[in-house]
Amino acid sequence: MATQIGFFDTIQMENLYTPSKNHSQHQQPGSTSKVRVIIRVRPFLPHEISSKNSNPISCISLLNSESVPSGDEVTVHLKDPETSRNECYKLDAFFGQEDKNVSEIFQREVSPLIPGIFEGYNATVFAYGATGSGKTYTMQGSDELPGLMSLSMSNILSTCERTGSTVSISYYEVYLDRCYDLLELKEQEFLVWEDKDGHVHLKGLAQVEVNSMSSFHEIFSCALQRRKVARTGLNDVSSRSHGVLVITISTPSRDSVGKMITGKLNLIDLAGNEDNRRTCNDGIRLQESAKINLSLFALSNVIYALNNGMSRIPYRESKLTRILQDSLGGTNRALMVACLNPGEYQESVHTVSLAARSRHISNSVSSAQKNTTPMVKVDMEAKLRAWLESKGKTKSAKIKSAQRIVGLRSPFNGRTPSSVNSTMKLSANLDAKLVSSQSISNCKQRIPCVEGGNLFNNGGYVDPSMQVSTDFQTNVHITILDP
Ligand SMILES: Nc1ncnc2c1ncn2[C@@H]1O[C@H](COP(=O)(O)OP(=O)(O)OP(=O)(O)O)[C@@H](O)[C@H]1O
Repeated sequence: MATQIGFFDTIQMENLYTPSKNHSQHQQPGSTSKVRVIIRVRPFLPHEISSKNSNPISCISLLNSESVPSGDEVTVHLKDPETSRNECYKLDAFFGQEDKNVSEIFQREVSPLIPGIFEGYNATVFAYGATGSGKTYTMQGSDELPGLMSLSMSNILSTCERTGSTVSISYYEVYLDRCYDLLELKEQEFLVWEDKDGHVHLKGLAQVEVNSMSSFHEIFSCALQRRKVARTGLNDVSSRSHGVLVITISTPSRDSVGKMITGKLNLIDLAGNEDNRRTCNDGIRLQESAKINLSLFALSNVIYALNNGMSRIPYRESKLTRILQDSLGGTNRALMVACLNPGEYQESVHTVSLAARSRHISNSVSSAQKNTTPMVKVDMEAKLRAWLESKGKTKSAKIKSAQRIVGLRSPFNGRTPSSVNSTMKLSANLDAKLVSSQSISNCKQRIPCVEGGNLFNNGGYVDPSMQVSTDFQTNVHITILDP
């Protein structure tokens, strides 16, 4: 039986797990950055207004709002209108119900993170809160009101025009504590692993180059359809998974000709805490809910451990804490958007108390300055030739296939010499055989497809180095025969 590995996948894997040695070699002296925590309160929804006789009372308000100089911390007051219990918490910023769209949150909170990504810093923005509190609305948004994901992408693309950077995206979900690539047409799980320096890598996650907002929307809206959502007792369209959009930017280094600096922005729409007495979940919905709650419990344990200076931080308790490892107590800048439903006192206390504890977490931010050398065409050809010769074969057909791969302008970024090496090693170790994907029946599964188009189409641009311009469609694969 043959196992198939797409050429793009092998390249991609290496790109995402940057060798730790390189990372530390290029690391700049770090500076400390606290996790920034902001509150967003959504408005009452029509059915909530009618159930309260058109007079719902918000349990959330801002104390001394007039006297708060912008940039300073704010005090959020939570009061239960029924029992008059109340609590106060200090946080970094507050966006109330009257803030109808997220563009102000973007301008004030997210856009300041973006220049750093172009300098090789990583950042994470994640929405946290109970089910139905507005996380997806804030992160994903809609066609009419774009969320932080689209606004970030648009800002990044316009900056790229000035800096000559390239942008690519990955999009995945953590469902039932397993990670699935949402750019893949068919459900495909990938692995999360940690290197010896504690950096987390996502093995085999697809990455697609994006050069315009229209291509972003095309790719993203198609991937969104694969994300698991379902109706529950508390939300008609409830996320059943944590969704993560990774925007990777590669910028030519100003200091070193031919080198690239890579930075990443992670935008995370977490699934919400669920009280199953109120959601009335059963069957698979209940299983999903149990996993969501467990992963968020693991997140609170990590935050507790970091706040209390514990020597062991339980990142390994769940996939969610694994992928947030670099953002909580790691090397990323981090922004938490704590989302609240103004009619739910108890769940708001739960969210805000965790949010308030999170803002004491310090990250040692450093620019990874991953100076990746652009692909060297001749290297790969030479290596393949050497390998074939070492096997006593110089089949010209194989060389030609390899040339086609080398000439291919991959939609995935960052083909470094090491990734090339790795691909070749993989091929050599497993006695790889190069074939055209036309002979592979399920090759299309490997291409993140959009209706009526190929995601890898880069707007008609043809790299002069391409040997065969139709290689986007040809999509050469490596087939590895099981021993
Ligand atoms: N700022 C807002 N203005 C108007 N409507 C909002 C706002 N935020 C959220 N909503 C509405 O509230 C409902 C719940 O929002 P959303 O689905 O974003 O919640 P969620 O926190 O992502 O929930 P879950 O965790 O279940 O996925 C949706 O109908 C959404 O349209």
